[in-house]
Amino acid sequence: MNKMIIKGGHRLSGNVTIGGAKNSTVALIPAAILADTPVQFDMVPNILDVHNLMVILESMNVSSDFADGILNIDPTKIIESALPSKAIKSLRASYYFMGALLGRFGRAEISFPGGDNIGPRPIDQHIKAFEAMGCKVVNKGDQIVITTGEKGLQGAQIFLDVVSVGATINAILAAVKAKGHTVIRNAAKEPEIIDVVTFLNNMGAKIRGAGTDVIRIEGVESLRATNTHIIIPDRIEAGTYLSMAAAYGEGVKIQNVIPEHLESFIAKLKEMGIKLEINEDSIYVPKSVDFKNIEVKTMPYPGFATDLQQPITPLLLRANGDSTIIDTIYPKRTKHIQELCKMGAKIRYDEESGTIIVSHTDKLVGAKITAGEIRAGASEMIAGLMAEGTTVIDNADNILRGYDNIIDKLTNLHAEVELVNDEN
Ligand SMILES: CC(=O)N[C@H]1[C@@H](OP(=O)(O)OP(=O)(O)OC[C@H]2O[C@@H](n3ccc(=O)[nH]c3=O)[C@H](O)[C@@H]2O)O[C@H](CO)[C@@H](O)[C@@H]1O
Ligand SMILES: C=C(OP(=O)(O)O)C(=O)O
Repeated sequence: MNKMIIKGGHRLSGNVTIGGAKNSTVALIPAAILADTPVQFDMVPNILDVHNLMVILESMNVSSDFADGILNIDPTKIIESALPSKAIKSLRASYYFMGALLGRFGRAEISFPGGDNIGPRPIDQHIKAFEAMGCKVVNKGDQIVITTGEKGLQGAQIFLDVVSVGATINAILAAVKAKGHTVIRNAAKEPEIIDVVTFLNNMGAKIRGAGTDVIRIEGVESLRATNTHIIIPDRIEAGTYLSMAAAYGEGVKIQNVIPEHLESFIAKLKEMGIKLEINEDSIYVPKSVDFKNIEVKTMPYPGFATDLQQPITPLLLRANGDSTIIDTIYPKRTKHIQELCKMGAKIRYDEESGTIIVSHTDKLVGAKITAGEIRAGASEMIAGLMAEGTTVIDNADNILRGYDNIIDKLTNLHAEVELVNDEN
């Protein structure tokens, strides 16, 4: 485990380039095992989740190499094998191996996934989709065993009871080589889903409707990669830098952004009075002062992302009055609050209404705190940059799960920040 040590008080300036989207990448890597050829991804973020997924691939005799944002995966010698549960538990998206293994072998055996501790994260909708496609799903202790009958995976009509990114992608991964026609209704519409579908369609899959709430899939026999798939920019990483730059920047340009993926977030920054310069693929955040308080409610895409409610919180501390946040996706995603309060932040959580109330805070001071999960860590990192003195964030691996080359990027923006391995 790493600690992140931040000497606060250096205002940020300069340019930062956003990496490929974590939530695309962690689905694309499992999706790669559906291919009958080697595959190549570009703009792959240098994050812990990618390294852990490569460990899982290795256990199936799938070779991979990763350097300078290019990830090569060769699934042509894949074998069925027990998957390493430590790596599986290190991230949420290991659940995509369920759909991908079903598509490849017609069966999957995998332990329950890990990922961020942000309240209950059931996978009943994933299971419901597999069952609709003719699978039998059995829990054996911590293992989930999914099998298909003699007929193999069958195309099906799937209606998701809740809008779920994971269940939508998992159903697509299973359906892409199933026999016949699958329709997923009440599907999630996140840009990362479109990215995964673009990759699959370029290999010969027949998927229509990604980005809408009805996705139709005609199963195909084989998938073959003929080009490099370039991963879309990470809108959550971009939102984190936007918040950081508005809260404590003196002019920061955020490059490799698709502004349309951040519309709900940008709307809130504008409501606060921040004058953004939005270009085709970059956003400039000028030094900003005098912020209006706002109300935030997280929603499925294109609503305000739950993954950005914590990163926007340090910025809300600078607003002139009380701001409120209601996270309708993960109401218990509140691990950052007590840590930020240790730094002097005025934030409270009203259990009854599920509302986080963020009040104006004149000054933050460095403290020893812990990153309970990735976005809690991101908000604490921003607060550390704004604070007087030194902040030490324990469990910084949670930040490294999803923030590409974070130390280099912050240092480039003139922050004073380092990682120290706990064992040293
Ligand atoms: C790897 C990845 O892409 N992670 C993202 C993905 O997580 P993940 O795919 O796990 O999140 P979902 O979209 O599935 O969850 C949305 C909501 O549906 C509920 N639900 C989900 C599945 C299910 O079977 N049953 C059920 O009740 C969840 O508890 C949650 O309240 O979307 C979340 C919501 O945008 C983001 O915070 C995560 O960053
Ligand atoms: C919740 C998140 O990640 P995961 O689903 O991978 O745990 C996140 O990226 O904010």
